[in-house]
Amino acid sequence: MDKEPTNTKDLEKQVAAREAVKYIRDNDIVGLGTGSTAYYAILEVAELVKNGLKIKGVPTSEHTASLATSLGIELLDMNSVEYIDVTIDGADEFDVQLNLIKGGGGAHFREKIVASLTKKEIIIADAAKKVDKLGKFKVPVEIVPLALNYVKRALTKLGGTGEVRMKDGSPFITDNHNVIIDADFGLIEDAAKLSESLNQIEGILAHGLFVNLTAMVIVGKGTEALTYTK
Ligand SMILES: O=C[C@H](O)[C@H](O)[C@H](O)COP(=O)(O)O
Repeated sequence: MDKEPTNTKDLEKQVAAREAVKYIRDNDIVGLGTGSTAYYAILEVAELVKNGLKIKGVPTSEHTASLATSLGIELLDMNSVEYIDVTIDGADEFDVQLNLIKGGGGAHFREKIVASLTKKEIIIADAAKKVDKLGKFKVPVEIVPLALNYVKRALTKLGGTGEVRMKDGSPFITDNHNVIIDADFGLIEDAAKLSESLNQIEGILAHGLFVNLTAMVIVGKGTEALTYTK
């Protein structure tokens, strides 16, 4: 990925990232998101650290951990913290309630744990991620492989259709050694209810619906940052 944005979308991601890092204070524990938008936040955090900011990061994926380490950000394991002050992460979709679909990169399990530990979860996005209703982006569902067919049938009962995510001709394997079904539920009328129903299915490690976990969404629109709160 380029350090400097080469198109409008990436510029908007950088604009949102620059606004989001303003919420980080000295000595904070900072959750570091995953994906092409969170990437810009990690670059900004690294720059601040280079200029003297003292923070420790908690990564949401192996990829983010290596990127952050390579940029000189000191990391903590999520098991070693009781809370995280601020997390900056991306999303695949968000609505006005600040509910999200995440997991386009398959990182949503660790992202959800980090979000749950976080006092201020800030989502950064480009303008195209805002939707009236969640669900055009399929809901990533991370599944322990031996429960795959059971979960597939349970998803069908809930009205969700979907296939195992593939990469280079083989099932995509997450950082937690699981597989993902990208489940299509159509436009989602009640994200909280669907989230609860998915939580009940044994064999699902985590799904990509994030309900009531977000404090703020910052969107880059051109060179401006728009902030959404509840
Ligand atoms: O699993 C990936 C994460 O949930 C990402 O934050 C999400 O997919 C958004 O990614 P991007 O910023 O690349 O659109």
